Amino acid sequence: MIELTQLWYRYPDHTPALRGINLTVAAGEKVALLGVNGAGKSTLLLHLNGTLHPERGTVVVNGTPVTKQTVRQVRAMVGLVFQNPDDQLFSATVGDDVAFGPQYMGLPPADVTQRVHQALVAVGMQGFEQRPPHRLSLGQRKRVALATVLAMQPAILALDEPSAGLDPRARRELIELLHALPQTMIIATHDLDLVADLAPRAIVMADGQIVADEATTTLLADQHRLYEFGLR
Ligand SMILES: Nc1ncnc2c1ncn2[C@@H]1O[C@H](COP(=O)(O)OP(=O)(O)OP(=O)(O)O)[C@@H](O)[C@H]1O
Repeated sequence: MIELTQLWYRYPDHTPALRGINLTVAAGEKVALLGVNGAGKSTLLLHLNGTLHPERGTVVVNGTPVTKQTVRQVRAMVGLVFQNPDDQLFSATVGDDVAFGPQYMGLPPADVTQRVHQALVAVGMQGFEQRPPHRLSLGQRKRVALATVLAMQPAILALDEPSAGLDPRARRELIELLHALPQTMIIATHDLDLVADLAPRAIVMADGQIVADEATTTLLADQHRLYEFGLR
């Protein structure tokens, strides 16, 4: 479902962020992406939906190479949820924000309405259609941000720090919600409890490289390596 081959990326200011990433994720897998601040997790996620394009190497999602020409197609397959929901929500109402993706896909209005309803039900935010997103709590805004992506019915979800800033109950609800979703998931996070609950496979990045890729239970049982990777 996701295939990254020899992926290299430097930001325009020449900061190296990805250095030879090779990664394959099968359909239906839920994979955690771990690593200290600046390891390259967000940069990797931004390559999955064509927000960034590699300097060298290839990104293939669901059989489609991610290029400037395929971005529209790729965006319908890969739902990227940013760490900060305020980077994702920009409309006057929750309903308009969730409708944006299906409209961008060119769906007829009746289908858009149905997608909006289904996505808001999935995240437990039905009835909030007319509310301004900026007046919602952080946990609610995070749910709506996820709904904006679910409304496109993507095969892949790329989630950046989905539990950051949530209270314990909102966090628990989010984990249950993500558990129930069938999508292939890649989740960048510092939340090892979420990883233990949700992702059977853990990938650790450091300095733009993958330094571990193994069963989450194996990694979390190894205090020495957790410490070495800066994951306490
Ligand atoms: N827009 C940018 N311009 C220049 N350098 C950037 C930019 N965004 C990120 N970087 C740099 O790229 C490297 C990888 O950053 P990235 O945000 O991918 O790490 P991360 O693992 O997601 O970190 P965090 O856990 O803090 O979110 C870091 O050195 C970072 O400073």
